[in-house]
Amino acid sequence: MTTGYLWDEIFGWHDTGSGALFPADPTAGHQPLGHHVAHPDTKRRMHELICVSGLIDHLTRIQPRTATEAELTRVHTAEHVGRIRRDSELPKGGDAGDGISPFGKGAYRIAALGAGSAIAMTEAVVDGTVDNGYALVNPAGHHALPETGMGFCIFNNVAIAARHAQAALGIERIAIVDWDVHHGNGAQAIFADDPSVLTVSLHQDRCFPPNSGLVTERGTGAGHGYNINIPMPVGTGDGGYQYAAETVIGPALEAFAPELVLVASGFDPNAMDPLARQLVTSRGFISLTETVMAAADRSAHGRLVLLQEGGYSPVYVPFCGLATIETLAGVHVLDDAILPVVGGMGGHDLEPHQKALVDQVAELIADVH
Ligand SMILES: O=C(CCC1CCCC1)NO
Ligand SMILES: [Zn+2]
Repeated sequence: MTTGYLWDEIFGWHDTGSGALFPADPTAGHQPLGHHVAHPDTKRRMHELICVSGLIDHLTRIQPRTATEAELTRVHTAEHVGRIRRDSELPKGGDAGDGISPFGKGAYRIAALGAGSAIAMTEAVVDGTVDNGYALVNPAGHHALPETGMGFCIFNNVAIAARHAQAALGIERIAIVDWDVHHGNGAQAIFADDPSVLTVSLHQDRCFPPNSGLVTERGTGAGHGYNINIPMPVGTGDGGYQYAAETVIGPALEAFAPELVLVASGFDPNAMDPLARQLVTSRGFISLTETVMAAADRSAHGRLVLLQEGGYSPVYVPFCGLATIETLAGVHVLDDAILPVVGGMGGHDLEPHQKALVDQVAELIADVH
């Protein structure tokens, strides 16, 4: 198994400002903090663990590249792309669009490199340079809509990769699986009326965006039935995530038979994450990865691309990322050193209310062809 890997040091230079979660504002009580929750150090630490553990020696390095404006505007409006480009030239940068997603001067170059890197990894997988791959890009993208960024996202990397695969790589049917703990609202909206792209989001029920990601959101028009939301109850651990993977994600992808599987890979379901309340450990991410690998093997010649989204625990995201990429590559180099702490906590058994939610969603798979 050859697994591609992509990281660029400039992803570690994405400036998320001096606020903790919101920009510092004494009048509102927002105190400055050395590290914004989305500070790139968490992703840099993941990259460094991949290197120091030796996993990097089992991976094929794929070169990043910058997305062209034409590639960005397959998904985004020219106005949004233009505004990000302009505000990125300001001395203090600007905001992606929702007032809580600050970026520094030069952010356009970083975000366009992230989107272009999603394309580069997808090209490497589709042309057979590698069997599957992981692009550790920053900033995240899965909340971004055609006309605006939001939730720390500027450009929707996974949607841009999907549209590129369709427009330039001869791929028609694509499944996007989003296991970031926050709803994958961006891909859901972008592909809402498009039955050629199945979007599946596994997330904490109504965590972010507010009241988004409900089971009833199924897609529109010709795309009805090709959006599946799995809003897991707060406090779900490995058992609930594994059941969701086996009962919904695997069967939905089997029914859809994609030619390419893209994953919005957020590690913020992790048991130590500050921006959600799930209990997932590296075991849960291994189970999810095995599920999408099996799906890709069944219908996509193994073609599978994972793109980094959220994840805010500098302690645990690196180990969850390591375990995920080990699984992609079929190797094991280092045990999860945090698992002895988080793996023994209560909450990892499948609970009846979690099973009921997943079983309810599983009935929707009948609409997927
Ligand atoms: O990880 C994220 C960012 C979520 C935060 C954005 C504002 C509050 C929660 N999205 O996947
Ligand atoms: Zn997230």
